[in-house]
Amino acid sequence: MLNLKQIEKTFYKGTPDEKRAIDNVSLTLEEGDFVTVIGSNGAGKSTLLNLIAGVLFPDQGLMAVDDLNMTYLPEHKRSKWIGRVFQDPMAGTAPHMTIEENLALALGRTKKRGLGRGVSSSRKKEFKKLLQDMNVNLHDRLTTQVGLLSGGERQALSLLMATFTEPRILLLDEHTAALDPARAEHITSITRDVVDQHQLTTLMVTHDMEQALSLGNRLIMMDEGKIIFHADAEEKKKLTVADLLEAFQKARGKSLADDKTLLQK
Ligand SMILES: Nc1ncnc2c1ncn2[C@@H]1O[C@H](COP(=O)(O)OP(=O)(O)OP(=O)(O)O)[C@@H](O)[C@H]1O
Repeated sequence: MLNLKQIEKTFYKGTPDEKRAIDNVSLTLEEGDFVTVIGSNGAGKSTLLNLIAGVLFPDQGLMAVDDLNMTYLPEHKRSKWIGRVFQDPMAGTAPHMTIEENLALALGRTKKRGLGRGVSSSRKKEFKKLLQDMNVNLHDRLTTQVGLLSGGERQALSLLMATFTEPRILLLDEHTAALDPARAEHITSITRDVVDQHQLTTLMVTHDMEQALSLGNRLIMMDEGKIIFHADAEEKKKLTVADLLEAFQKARGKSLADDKTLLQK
């Protein structure tokens, strides 16, 4: 359903700063796949998500969803198929608007015409129920400005906004990394629930190897713009952090032991 074929992306081409961020990457996600993506700093993980979201276009290669070629489709035109949650709790929501207005906007993105800020009473009920189901204590705060919420609450809301419209692809870009461990754990558990509930096809970047192992059915490891390791569903069930470190060492001839970011919890 998501098809990336021989994708290449180089920044500052032809200059001394030239950087090949994505180097001949091919990846296929089947319906309902949940792929976790790990890799060292600068490996190309965020660039990969940006290419899928249409924030960036590749120099070469093809990106398709359901056989629809989206390689050069602008971000706003593919946003109805793609939900995304960022690392920064401030990103992805409108801070000066209320919770219900933000949810109405998210809904509007998937319709041909936006719904605007107005929220009908039946819509309010629907939003309240969705928030109640998430168990984040936001259901009685529909008219609270989003800028007043804590980081964890905003990430929960962002996750809801990115998923309740059932996008074809969900992109999670280190969405728990800026939270304290308890909140990160809570958002991880909500993530598992919403992805299961809607059977979403998901790609999640994380620096937390335990999280990469505990979520999803497949795992890829990137380094220097390439996918250097891939575990399918059966392999992933048996994987340990030690296996991942060994796989990196084997593929790259160097150790990940110095990469504090990748080893952080
Ligand atoms: N917009 C850009 N302009 C120029 N160079 C970029 C841009 N975005 C990314 N890069 C470079 O491309 C390479 C890959 O970056 P990317 O952010 O995709 O890595 P990453 O795996 O997400 O890293 P991290 O884990 O540190 O966030 C890096 O060398 C980065 O400096």
